[in-house]
Amino acid sequence: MGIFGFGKKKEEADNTSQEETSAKEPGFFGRLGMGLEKTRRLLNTDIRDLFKAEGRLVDEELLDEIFAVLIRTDMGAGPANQIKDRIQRDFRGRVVHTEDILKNIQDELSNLMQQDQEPIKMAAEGPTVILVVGVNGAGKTTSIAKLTRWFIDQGNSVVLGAGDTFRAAATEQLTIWAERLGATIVKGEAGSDPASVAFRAVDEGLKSNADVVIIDTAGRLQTQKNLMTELDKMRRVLGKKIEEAPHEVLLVLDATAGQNGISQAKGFSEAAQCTGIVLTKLDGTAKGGVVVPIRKEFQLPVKFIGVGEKPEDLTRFDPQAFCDAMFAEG
Ligand SMILES: Nc1nc2c(ncn2[C@@H]2O[C@H](COP(=O)(O)OP(=O)(O)OP(=O)(O)O)[C@@H](O)[C@H]2O)c(=O)[nH]1
Repeated sequence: MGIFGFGKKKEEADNTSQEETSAKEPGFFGRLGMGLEKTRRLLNTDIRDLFKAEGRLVDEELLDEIFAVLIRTDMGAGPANQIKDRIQRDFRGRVVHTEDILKNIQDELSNLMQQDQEPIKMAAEGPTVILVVGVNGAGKTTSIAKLTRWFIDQGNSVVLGAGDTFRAAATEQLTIWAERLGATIVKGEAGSDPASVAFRAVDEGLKSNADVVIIDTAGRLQTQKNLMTELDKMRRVLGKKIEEAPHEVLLVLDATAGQNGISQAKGFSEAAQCTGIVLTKLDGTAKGGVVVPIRKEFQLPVKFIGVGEKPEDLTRFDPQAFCDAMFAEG
């Protein structure tokens, strides 16, 4: 069962508290902690290194050094300045210990990451249809495997639509995951119309009374007009089968792609009418602070984060848990 009841029918989700569900999701904090190891090392170790056992005077020099560490997490100059200003306001001219500063940074960072805790929008009845989009190599197929595992773990049945008919390997990869994870898969011939795969996947979802239908799409750029038209067609076809479908359009973003990756995906996200973000590969980078500019640029909730290559390496994004993991000791 997921925290905040993600992935459950709405009325059930509303009745589930965070404490109740976190306790039932084994290894959640452990996985998150391990996944954020690189960012954690940068923040904890590098900031601790600025201090001596007896503490350090908070002066301009220390503030600049802290700013330099924060910037390396890719949070952007604005947020790093905001954190620096708060340290200055609270501690300037005093001798402080590392823990005081770390606590201060953590509080401000968690403020910067706050967002509405929007769960996956589940259909009131019938299957919930999720379209997964993104640029090439962002981790769409892997994220679909992870989402499948996540939904199945919560007792939902899943149908997958192998809508990336452009890349045969994507269908093969998804087929292997479907078999391993216990999901049904609907696929098409290589090069066939992805909209027809989407249509058949929802049809299968309806016939088999599935809880969730997740549809893969080929990686694309906003500039690739025909691929964007193809995405529109997929949406239209889904809407014909189930009026509100797709209930979610998740944009998969690679956390290691940096600011460039963000601007590349931005226009795309608008064109595809995305409803939320899955941020992948956070384990591969010390730039976990990138969540802050991503939230700001896309104006979309980060719904899930990927912290590894295995199907279990996905957690829902919770700003407080994320910040706790970023600063956990050990
Ligand atoms: N370390 C790590 N690797 C990941 C994560 N998510 C995906 N990957 C890896 O990223 C690579 C690309 O992932 P895919 O899922 O194939 O990406 P895709 O977006 O489907 O790719 P295209 O179909 O080419 O557009 C693979 O080697 C994945 O194992 C993650 O959270 N952490």
